[in-house]
Formats: sequence, structure tokens, C-alpha cells
Amino acid sequence: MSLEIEDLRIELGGRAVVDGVGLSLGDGDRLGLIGESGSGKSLTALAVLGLLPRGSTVTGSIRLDGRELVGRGDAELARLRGKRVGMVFQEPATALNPVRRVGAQIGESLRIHYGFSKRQAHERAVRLAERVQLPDPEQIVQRYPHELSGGQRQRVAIAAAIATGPRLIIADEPTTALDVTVQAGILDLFDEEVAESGAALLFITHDLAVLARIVTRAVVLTAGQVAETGTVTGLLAAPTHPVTAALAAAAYQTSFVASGP
Ligand SMILES: Nc1ncnc2c1ncn2[C@@H]1O[C@H](COP(=O)(O)OP(=O)(O)OP(=O)(O)O)[C@@H](O)[C@H]1O
Repeated sequence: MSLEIEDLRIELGGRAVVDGVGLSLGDGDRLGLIGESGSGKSLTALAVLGLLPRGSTVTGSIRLDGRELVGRGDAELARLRGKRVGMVFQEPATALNPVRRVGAQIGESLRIHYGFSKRQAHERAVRLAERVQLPDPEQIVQRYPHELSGGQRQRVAIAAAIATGPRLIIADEPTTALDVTVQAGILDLFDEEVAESGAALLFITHDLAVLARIVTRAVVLTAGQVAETGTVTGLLAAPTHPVTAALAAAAYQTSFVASGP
């Protein structure tokens, strides 16, 4: 599914926190959204999902498959987004409900959007757990989030996000809370999932080294505005904006540390 954002402006408490952002993502495309902390990445994603904090004002245009989202009410947004957009957030521990078994959470959207029975949702949850390479799928779906490792919880969150076969996946710093070796496995999983399903992917991170593993093109944000747009290799090799240069320098450092003696 396509996503087109034009001249997006988000005001919170009278302050423009996103100001004139534009990006576009065709069916099956992958795009990175990168920037320092506070640059407006998450709010841009939340605007697409219709999940902005109360009291925010949005102008500009956000189109999903050509349909305008800006100016619509919550219920209408939820319907337009429906089962076609999947999302994965940074911290799976907070994204998951601590008192519900993980299988029920993986299958929840199938119950809501497709009217699956408890049993059908359970069976599908086991298959999805297997697909995201969780160990002992039959057993693990019976557990609660705190009984899983951070990486396993993020696999659960991904299984829940892909359960309905979304055409657009928005991932906001999905590997930031994980250690480097676990990160690599989760990035591989995204890579396979997106390639196999043909969904479009908007991948948010502050780490160009992470981005280089999963997308080829990215938009760099700074203070709520687009600093530059380009291929990840171009941004790494020849950044034109100081913010991109800083992100590139940090990425080289991470790679050095990761591949150090
Ligand atoms: N609920 C809120 N109320 C007021 N200001 C907010 C709120 N959420 C975010 N902001 C502000 O909006 C700006 C952009 O925030 P956003 O979360 O989009 O940044 P980000 O690039 O995703 O940062 P990070 O990498 O730290 O998640 C920041 O200045 C932030 O302080």
C-alpha cells in the first residue's frame, strides 16, 4: 500500500514539533526515517496511525492508497487503517499487556478484524509464533510477557503486527531496547517478513548502521523538518547536512565497536 505525506505540520501546546515533513512510500517499498532524539520521528509515525497525543493539531496531507487521513475522526481513521497497517514499537514490554498470555495478544487482531473464534485465533497464534522463530511455539503462546526475554517479546510484537497480513508496517525503533546480537536477529526477521509479504515498510531509528541493514532509502529529520533525503549508502558516504554527518559518524563508531577486537 502506498503512503504519501506532504507538508505535515504537528503542533503540540502551541509549538510546531513537526514542520513541513514530506515523504512517500510506494507499494512494497521500504523507507527509513532517521534523526536525533526529539526530531519528530515518532510523532510523524503516530500521525499516520491516528494516535497523536490529545490536543495536537495536524495540517498537511497524509494519504494511504490515495485516501486522505488528515481531518478525519478517530473511528474513521481506525477503519481506514484497520487491518492494513501493522505497527511495532520500541519497547515490547510496554506495548504488550502484562496480564494476558502472549498467544491471546498475537491473535487479538484476528478476533477483532476477522471474527476468529478463540480456538482459531489460538491456532493461528501458534503458527505465527513459529513463523517469527519463537522456540516451542505451542508452549510459548501460553506464557505471559514477563516470562520471555526482550528479544522474544519483540518477536511476539512482530507476530501480532503481521497477524492480519498488513500492507504497511511501521516500526518505531524496534531494536533499540535490544542488545546487538539480538538486534541482528530481529532485523533479519523484518527483512524476511517484509520481503515475503511484499508489505511496505517505514522503519524509524536514530541509528544509520541499523538502517543500512534493512532499507536502501531514508529521510533525515532534524527539529521537526526534513534535513535531507537519499540512499543510506549516500547518506553514510557523503552527508550534506551536519545532522546526517553526525549520524554517519555515530554509525561508523557503532560498526567499529561491533566489529572490534
Ligand atoms: N505528548 C507530548 N507532549 C508534548 N510534546 C511532545 C509529546 N510527544 C513528543 N513531544 C515533543 O515533540 C518533539 C518530537 O518528539 P518525537 O517523539 O516525535 O521525537 P523522536 O524523533 O521520535 O525522538 P526519540 O528518538 O527520542 O523517540 C520533541 O520535542 C518532544 O519533546
